Amino acid sequence: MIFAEDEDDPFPVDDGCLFSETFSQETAYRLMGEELRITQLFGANLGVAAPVWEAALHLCRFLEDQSVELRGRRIIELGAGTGVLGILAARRGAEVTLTDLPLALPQLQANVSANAPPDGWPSAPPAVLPLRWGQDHLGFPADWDVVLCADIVYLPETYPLLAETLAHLCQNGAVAYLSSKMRREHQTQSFYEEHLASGFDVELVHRDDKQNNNIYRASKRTEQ
Ligand SMILES: C[S@@+](CC[C@H](N)C(=O)[O-])C[C@H]1O[C@@H](n2cnc3c(N)ncnc32)[C@H](O)[C@@H]1O
Repeated sequence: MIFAEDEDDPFPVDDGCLFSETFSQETAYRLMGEELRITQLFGANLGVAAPVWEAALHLCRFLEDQSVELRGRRIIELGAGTGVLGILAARRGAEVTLTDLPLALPQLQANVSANAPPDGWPSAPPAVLPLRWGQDHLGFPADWDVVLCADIVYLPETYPLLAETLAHLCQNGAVAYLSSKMRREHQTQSFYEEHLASGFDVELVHRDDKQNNNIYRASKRTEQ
């Protein structure tokens, strides 16, 4: 397996399986005053969908620090992986749709079920649906309030597809928050500066130098 150049970030350059044995690990997170228990299923061919990536935790903390309003908002998350970010938003009162590749959905659904509050979800239980960038987005509404993305900018061949999906989802004024480890070997910067910037106003709103993680806020430019 080939690893990225940053030793803190054991990200496989090929999108293969991260672990040779199958095991699950439950981790407790306390975020925005909510206690979440997230299971990561390693070695079950989930590849990079299995772990909770740091970028997701950075975005959880950013939304809290900036007091971004979640209650009552219609939120969709792309490439949700374990679902930690979107599940947190749903626990804070958002109406959330979690999406990923079909293979990642059982883990996602299991984490949703495991994190149902005893008194029920404040808005509704998060929906879990397949959404492959550039392929499935036309089956989704275009009137979201917020689109969340954590560590999904790492496959250069998907950048035009991801930009196309975001353009559809954000066409009625949604704000997208995208948190990314800025990997040189994956040309992550080029997604923001070229693919996204061609149709969106993109602003860098947070940077963590130590972990080389950027958070961007993006809104689709309205056509003149
Ligand atoms: C590095 S993981 C990040 C997971 C999660 N957002 C996090 O930060 O913990 C990338 C995610 O993107 C998903 N993904 C990769 N290619 C995709 C595609 N073409 N369409 C939809 N999702 C995709 C993977 O299944 C995986 O869940």
